[in-house]
Amino acid sequence: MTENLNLFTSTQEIIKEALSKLGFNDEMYELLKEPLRVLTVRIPVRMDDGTIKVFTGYRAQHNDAVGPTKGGVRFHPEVNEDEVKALSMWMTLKCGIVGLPYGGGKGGIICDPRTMSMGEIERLSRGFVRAISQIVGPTKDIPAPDVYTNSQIMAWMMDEYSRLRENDSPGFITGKPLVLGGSEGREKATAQGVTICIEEAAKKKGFSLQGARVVIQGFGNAGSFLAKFMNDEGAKVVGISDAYGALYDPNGLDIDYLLDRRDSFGTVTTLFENTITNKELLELDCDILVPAAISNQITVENAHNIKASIIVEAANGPTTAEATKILTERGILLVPDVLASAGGVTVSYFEWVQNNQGYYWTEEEVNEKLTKKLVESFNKVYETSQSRRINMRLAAYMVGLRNAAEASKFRGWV
Ligand SMILES: NC(=O)C1=CN([C@@H]2O[C@H](COP(=O)(O)OP(=O)(O)OC[C@H]3O[C@@H](n4cnc5c(N)ncnc54)[C@H](O)[C@@H]3O)[C@@H](O)[C@H]2O)C=CC1
Ligand SMILES: O=C(O)CCC(=O)C(=O)O
Repeated sequence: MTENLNLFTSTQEIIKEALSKLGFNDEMYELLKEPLRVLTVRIPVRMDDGTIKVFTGYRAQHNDAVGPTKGGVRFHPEVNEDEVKALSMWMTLKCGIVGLPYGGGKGGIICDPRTMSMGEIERLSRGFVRAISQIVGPTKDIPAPDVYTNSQIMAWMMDEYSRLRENDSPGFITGKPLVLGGSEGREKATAQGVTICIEEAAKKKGFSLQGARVVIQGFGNAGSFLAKFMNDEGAKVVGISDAYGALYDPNGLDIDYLLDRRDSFGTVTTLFENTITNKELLELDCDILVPAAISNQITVENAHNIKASIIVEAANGPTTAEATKILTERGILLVPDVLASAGGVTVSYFEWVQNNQGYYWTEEEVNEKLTKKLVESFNKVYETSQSRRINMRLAAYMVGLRNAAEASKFRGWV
């Protein structure tokens, strides 16, 4: 049997199993097995050389029974419709696990911003907002950053939306710069949530983070802040990577230096001659492995060779279903993406709340609220996994689907 690398169909299988374990009928599965809405858009952009390039983008809205849909926008050459659909379904799960009043949404544009000028990226970002403007808004669907998008892109998108609607609309998008209504702590939030999950997982495994060896794949928003947090906690970050390669030092890498030298796309390894591959990185000897880059990185090909005793998924979809089984059988504690990476959307929710009330919290307040939500969520998923004797991914799906399913039922949709 060949392994299923399609993120959308493999997600459907777990949704089916989770709903059945929760006692919902097939009609509920029919409703939740794919997004309610997927818009495909073509965005013409004038490039700096005067030519017009037409980009393809998507916005998927999985389920809006609980509230408006919420989720990031990805700019990446490998974006495709199935991936965006799966990503929107995972957003429903994340919001359900943490208990946010949202359903899941996600967007993506097939492009490579690393090869584009700032002007081209700005025109593309504004064009995307114009193309999707009918289905998004502060009470409909609220975008945010994801791979290769950042606070500057959120600012352009917010400005475009505000101009279209002819009113200032900070609540249209989250992950904005602070001066435009961004929240303290949003930039670090995903890594902060991953750190909380690592702390909780280490407690369950009975080891201290002091001196623990950590390997992180990806050195962007999620991976780089995580490296810093791990360093600050006294752990030893022995491996990091980006799209071009990986760095390894069994004595611990100089994280402050790497943070100082990385570029805005999370690239740093190109400055070094002695690199290893991403494939080698994942199999390094370590205690904690954090995939924080792209999907389908841990598969049947390498699951048997992973040395870590804890894997915490900062990335969306880094481990296949087959690999999840192998890792669980090997006794590795795998904290799934829909739980581990929920810190980002949690602080995005705080940002939206602050925009709605027009009153802003301190970083300490944000961190305190985030920690409370993530610790509770981790333990809820862990206890479900223990009491039901199922892996943490299936347990997370059970916890995460309940709100969307119950809200759909109360609304009389199923
Ligand atoms: N930024 C956020 O708030 C959240 C991000 N995530 C997930 O975390 C992961 C990373 O996202 P960000 O750090 O925001 O993105 P980013 O754009 O800031 O950084 C991406 C990192 O991944 C690396 N990368 C890209 N392609 C790669 C490849 N083929 N092989 C190895 N590395 C590669 C890049 O070089 C860069 O270091 C993604 O899966 C994203 O969906 C999840 C929740 C929230
Ligand atoms: O901050 C948000 O609203 C969504 C972040 C996101 O796209 C994700 O968690 O994958």
